[in-house]
Amino acid sequence: MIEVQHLHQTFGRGHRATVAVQDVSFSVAAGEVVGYLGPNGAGKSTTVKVLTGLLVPTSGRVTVGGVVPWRERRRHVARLGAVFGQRTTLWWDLPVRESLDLLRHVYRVPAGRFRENLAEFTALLDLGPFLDTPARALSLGQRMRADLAAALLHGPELLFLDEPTVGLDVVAKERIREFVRTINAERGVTVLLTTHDLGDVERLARRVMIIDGGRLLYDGALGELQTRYGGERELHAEYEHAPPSPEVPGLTLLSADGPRVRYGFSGAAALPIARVTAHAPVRDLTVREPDIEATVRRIYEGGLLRRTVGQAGAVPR
Ligand SMILES: Nc1ncnc2c1ncn2[C@@H]1O[C@H](COP(=O)(O)OP(=O)(O)OP(=O)(O)O)[C@@H](O)[C@H]1O
Repeated sequence: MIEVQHLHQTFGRGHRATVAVQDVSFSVAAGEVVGYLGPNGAGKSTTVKVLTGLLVPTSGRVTVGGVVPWRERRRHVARLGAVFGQRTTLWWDLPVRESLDLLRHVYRVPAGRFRENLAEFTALLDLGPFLDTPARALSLGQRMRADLAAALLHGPELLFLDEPTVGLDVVAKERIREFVRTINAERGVTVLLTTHDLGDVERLARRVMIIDGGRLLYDGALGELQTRYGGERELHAEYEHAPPSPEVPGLTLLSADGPRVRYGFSGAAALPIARVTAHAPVRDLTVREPDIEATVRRIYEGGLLRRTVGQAGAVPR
């Protein structure tokens, strides 16, 4: 669906030039949901602008469904939808229904298909209560739902989602994620998701790409990222009584508060559990997984992946 080879994007010239994207290559198959992550200024929006045809890259080969986005914009935009959490495609003063109807004309969606799609999205996104409300009067969650419907009315194969849940409460976030899962599963829509919200990624994407300083640092399974770069797993023990020494050979002592002791370990939990239970009588044990948020923070802050750039096999596929 998406093929990107050696994409470079430089803004400006001479010593004031900014290299926004350097030698980025990846491909995305039809029907995939891929999370595209990176700290501010990493090059995510620039990549998306090239993919949507808004920006002609400095160099590199890019095709989306066999089309070069900036060469055949008309044909290209008919096949894609985009939702930007920070702004709306709806007309501010028009009732949602009228905005959607205008978009129907922009995209030349046949009336029958429009009605079908509108009915389906109204049900899935519960648009009914605010179809006659102008965009300016919608809550953020309602506006996002209306924007999702607007982006998908013409039946695109590819959806760009940029911060689709930013600023929403937990329930509203879940509703958006559920909808994205449904249109991916039922309509086979390919989704490229740029976000700072790792909850979105965890719930929606099995594959992540991480970009920083314009370079693609990681492209692979989310689980693999966790195994390779995640912190240690934790074993939380509550002993019957505070042990004379909380130290257990082979485990990292993280904290000890009387009978409650936290250990770090990697790999399977069976041996650490056996060691702790042999150490002193135990009342309770729980295993905690390192969270993805902490892993990604460590990657951004510590340049964990940078060290591997340029080595063969550094970017797992
Ligand atoms: N039109 C432009 N002119 C000059 N520099 C630009 C332009 N657009 C982006 N840049 C620069 O390119 C780099 C990458 O920016 P980009 O917007 O792609 O990052 P991002 O990963 O999307 O960040 P954010 O998460 O903040 O949206 C930044 O250094 C940015 O300042």
